[in-house]
Amino acid sequence: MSYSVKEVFYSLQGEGFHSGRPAIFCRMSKCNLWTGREADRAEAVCQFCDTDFIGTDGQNGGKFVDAETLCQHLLQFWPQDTLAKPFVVLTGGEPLLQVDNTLIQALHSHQFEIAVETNGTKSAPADIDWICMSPKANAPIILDCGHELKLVYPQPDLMPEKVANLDFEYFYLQPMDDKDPEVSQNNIKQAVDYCLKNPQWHLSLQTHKLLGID
Ligand SMILES: C[S@@+](CC[C@H](N)C(=O)[O-])C[C@H]1O[C@@H](n2cnc3c(N)ncnc32)[C@H](O)[C@@H]1O
Ligand SMILES: Nc1nc2[nH]cc(C(=O)O)c2c(=O)[nH]1
Ligand code: SF4
Ligand SMILES: [Mg+2]
Repeated sequence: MSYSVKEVFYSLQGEGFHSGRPAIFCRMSKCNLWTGREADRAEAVCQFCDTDFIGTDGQNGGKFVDAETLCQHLLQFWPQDTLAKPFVVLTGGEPLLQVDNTLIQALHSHQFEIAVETNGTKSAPADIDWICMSPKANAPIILDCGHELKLVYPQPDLMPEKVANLDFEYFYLQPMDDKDPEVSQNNIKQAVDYCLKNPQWHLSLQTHKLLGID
């Protein structure tokens, strides 16, 4: 099977549990909750997406004919002369539309530690090392267990209480970023207030945006 990848870059994980950790980001093309076209945003199930995931024309993107070819492409972005095993974050778009057992096994055969950022609407192949599930209002939750649940906040139709009992080790609220900075600031304030009142929930800031890195 081939894999369509929008972009690949090496950066620090900006969000959630692994925040600050160097990682290769592999952004898979396409999502099942939005076409990615601005003209369709208002009708999309997920309307707040901050990401361009259409096509394969981003930095280091492309269509990779098989899992081994994609692994070799990703490996180039990990520094040589390090004791740290390569860490890859499979994101998108929705990575679980494409990520399959073959890719997971190929990445593991090259000693990758594998994290996935998913909207939870699809089941995941076995043996992913770190599953971060970010549920979306009005979308089904199929993947109801994993390592980290990261809820973008506020989503009036998906309050934290609705997902607080799912089988995850860590629960994060991530303030919804908006094109209007005042709205973003207000979302941060609301997320902080919620965490202080409900300490099961920890705050996840999108630190890569604060740092001005990818
Ligand atoms: C672009 S998504 C790709 C992975 C997957 N489709 C998902 O939604 O989890 C990566 C992460 O960014 C979060 N995200 C997207 N738009 C956001 C926004 N405007 N503000 C804060 N987080 C956002 C998502 O909820 C998800 O945790
Ligand atoms: N630095 C950085 N960290 C991230 N964590 C999740 C991201 C994503 O878009 O999935 C992301 C991203 O785009 N950049
Ligand atoms: S599910 Fe993820 S990739 Fe898809 S539109 Fe929403 S935030 Fe963007
Ligand atoms: Mg992002």
